[in-house]
Amino acid sequence: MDKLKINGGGPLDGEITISGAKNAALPILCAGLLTADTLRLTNVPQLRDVLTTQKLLQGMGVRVMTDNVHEFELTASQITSLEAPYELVKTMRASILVLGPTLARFGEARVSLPGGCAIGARPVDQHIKGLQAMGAEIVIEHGYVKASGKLRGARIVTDMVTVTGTENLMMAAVLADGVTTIENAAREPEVVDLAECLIKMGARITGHGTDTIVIEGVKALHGATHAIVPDRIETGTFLCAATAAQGRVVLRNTRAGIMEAVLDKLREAGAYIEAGDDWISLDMKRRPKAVNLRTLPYPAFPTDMQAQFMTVNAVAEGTSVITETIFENRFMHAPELVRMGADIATEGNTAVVRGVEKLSGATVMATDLRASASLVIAGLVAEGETVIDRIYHLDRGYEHIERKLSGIGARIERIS
Ligand SMILES: CC(=O)N[C@H]1[C@@H](OP(=O)(O)OP(=O)(O)OC[C@H]2O[C@@H](n3ccc(=O)[nH]c3=O)[C@H](O)[C@@H]2O)O[C@H](CO)[C@@H](O)[C@@H]1O
Ligand SMILES: C=C(OP(=O)(O)O)C(=O)O
Repeated sequence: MDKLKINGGGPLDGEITISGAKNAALPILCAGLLTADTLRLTNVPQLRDVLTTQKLLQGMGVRVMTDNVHEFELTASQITSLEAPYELVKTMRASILVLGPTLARFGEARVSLPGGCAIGARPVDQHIKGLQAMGAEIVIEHGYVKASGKLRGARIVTDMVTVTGTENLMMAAVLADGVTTIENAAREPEVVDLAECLIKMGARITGHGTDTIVIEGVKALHGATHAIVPDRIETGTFLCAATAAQGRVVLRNTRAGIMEAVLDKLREAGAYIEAGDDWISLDMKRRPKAVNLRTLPYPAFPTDMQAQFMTVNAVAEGTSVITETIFENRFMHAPELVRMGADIATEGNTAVVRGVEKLSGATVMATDLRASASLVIAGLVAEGETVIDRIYHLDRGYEHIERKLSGIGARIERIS
């Protein structure tokens, strides 16, 4: 099993090109199921989750062409299976995203229930409730959601803001008979990117980016070409690395306008940030100042940046309070950071982080995707050697992280 070995304490300075967003690429690849024509995607990140989605779609009969690793052509003209099997869903929860489009186009779908994961229980009851409101018959049997029926437009109010829930229901609604309104919809940039791709495919959608999305069903969608939006979480992760390490970084192919809450917190920590249309630069000349934060749905501070910011706070001047309101078990990185010398006390959904002057390298274990990223940042600033085990989590969501970080001076390598 691969591990990452990091020799910390060195300076970080240089440029990194940001990849397309995992959380936009996964639903948009699934949108390929909505048409028999070819959907051409560019800026697709090279990630394990993208590979899993490719396998999932190919298992259903979708033809997937990838001449260039970042460009995909999907053609769902000869579907052979309407099922997402447990073996794939258990490695990637986002597999649930085939439910809405498959049901909408073929009137039937059978998708394994994802179950819980390291960060929380993560039920999909809102996806199911919304599809039922649109007239789907849903049976849960043998660990699978079996859905059938011709969908019709409905008014759906979700109990909480759910990103993949909104995406699944939006993809179901584009081919439903009549108008669907999703209220309390997620406003995340990845939901907007999916809506923009669907519109290029002929869907009639308005209100994406607000909490009320209105979808007027059409008879069929057609092919289109779409570039995946840049990954704001990958961007934020490298910005946190440069902040914690008191370094400098210029990030290319990214977008500052979709991550204001994170940029504000970095400025509050003392970073000097500039941005243009497709780049962000960060210069950190001092030890970071501790900043309080609370995770909430977009446009507030994202849960997917909480772990990385905990590492910044761990080496900051002062004490901070971090409150996680989205997932009930998303502090698994805290005890690993403590093993590296951090002073963090957690109780329920709150972590109190007392900044220390130095972390020290250690062997630590990655428990989930962003926890792994927080340990990488800790390894970069720690004295001595850090070895991070179980980095398959990292490969789900970061494209060649060790190469990108080496490019700005980090002493980091993948070892077996
Ligand atoms: C592939 C993808 O895009 N993943 C992102 C997506 O996950 P995902 O879409 O799974 O997360 P949700 O937005 O659905 O979850 C938000 C909260 O709602 C709860 N919930 C959700 C659906 C439901 O039917 N019932 C229910 O109770 C969840 O357990 C969680 O507590 O949004 C999360 C929140 O921004 C991010 O951390 C993930 O990176
Ligand atoms: C929680 C995350 O992803 P997923 O929903 O794919 O588990 C994440 O990207 O941080």
